[in-house]
Amino acid sequence: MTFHKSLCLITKNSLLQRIIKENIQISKRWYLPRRALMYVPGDDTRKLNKAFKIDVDCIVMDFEDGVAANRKEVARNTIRKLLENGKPVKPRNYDWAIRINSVPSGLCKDDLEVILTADSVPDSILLPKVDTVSDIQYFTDAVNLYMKHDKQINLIMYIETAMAMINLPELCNSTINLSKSSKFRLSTLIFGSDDFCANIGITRTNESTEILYARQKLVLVAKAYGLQAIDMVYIMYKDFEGLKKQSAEGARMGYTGKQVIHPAQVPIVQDAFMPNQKQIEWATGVIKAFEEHQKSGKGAFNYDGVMIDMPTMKQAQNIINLVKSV
Ligand SMILES: CC(=O)SCCNC(=O)CCNC(=O)[C@H](O)C(C)(C)COP(=O)(O)OP(=O)(O)OC[C@H]1O[C@@H](n2cnc3c(N)ncnc32)[C@H](O)[C@@H]1OP(=O)(O)O
Ligand SMILES: CC(=O)C(=O)O
Ligand SMILES: [Mg+2]
Repeated sequence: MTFHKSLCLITKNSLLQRIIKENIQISKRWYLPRRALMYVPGDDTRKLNKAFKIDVDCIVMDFEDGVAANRKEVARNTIRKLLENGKPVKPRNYDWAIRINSVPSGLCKDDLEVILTADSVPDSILLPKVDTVSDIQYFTDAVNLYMKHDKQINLIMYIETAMAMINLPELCNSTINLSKSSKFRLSTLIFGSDDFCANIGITRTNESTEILYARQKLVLVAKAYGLQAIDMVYIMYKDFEGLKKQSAEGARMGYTGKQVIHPAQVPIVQDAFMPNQKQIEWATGVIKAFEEHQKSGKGAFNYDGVMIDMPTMKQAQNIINLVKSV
């Protein structure tokens, strides 16, 4: 039986439909796929044109660290023109996003004015170097001041300092509360590992064990708040084996995607964050077997020598949700 036929059989079943519906409601926010989130310097028209020809889940037009200090105004003008023309159409939907400058940079408010007063606004705004709740309050006030469109924007928040890592649950809580009186909603956390290392004086290694605690904490808190978690950039952009290894590691840790800086990184990363055929077949089989065992009154059962019960069935469902979302 093909994968799609077996998926249809699964979703026709009523008990499973209920479980799937609950699981989808919980995880809907995670599954606007952002497997690869690709940065494009906002002042570089050649790269911007190229970006829209690439099959990538999320394009981030950058105002921040990919743009030199003396080119910030060029980036603002370039992106403003793009916004006036509306979201470029691509063969499939994607996240049209902008990374603004941080609150402490003093550029954040003017960036938001340029973006939010344009004829069309992006799907997502990425706010870097969030440290404290007052940064989010500042962002909320600026959005409330400038945003006239009847659209909800996704907020993607960077965690890239020691202070942010310590404040993380409080930051998520306060941001979700502040968003209730504004036109944004917190959808995602990003691990800004390069700034994080600079901030706390870490010396990097290929194994990345020196940032393991922070990397795991971010994904843990993100999932506790029902958010997507985007893993760190792999800056050795010509080393594809290393990228593949680090992407698979992030996916195993529960990250939903990874930042990329070069088009050649995109397919490797998108593959790593997409379940493979073996995982899809496993998930399909588990869900089917789970349903059969539920009918015969068994909550836990043996499947290929492994004990399956509700948590594993939910993991199987996560796989199916992801496949259906892309
Ligand atoms: C820690 C952080 O904050 S990460 C985020 C900030 N950093 C960035 O945004 C960096 C983004 N990436 C880049 O600027 C570049 O990829 C670099 C500087 C790393 C390498 O640039 P190049 O030497 O030009 O790469 P290369 O020659 O291999 O590029 C091949 C093609 O891909 C294009 N390209 C490269 N990177 C990108 C990109 N990010 N987006 C779109 N197109 C790109 C190039 O323009 C080139 O196209 P062309 O042949 O039509 O001119
Ligand atoms: C991506 C980014 O901003 C960082 O690693 O610092
Ligand atoms: Mg950074």
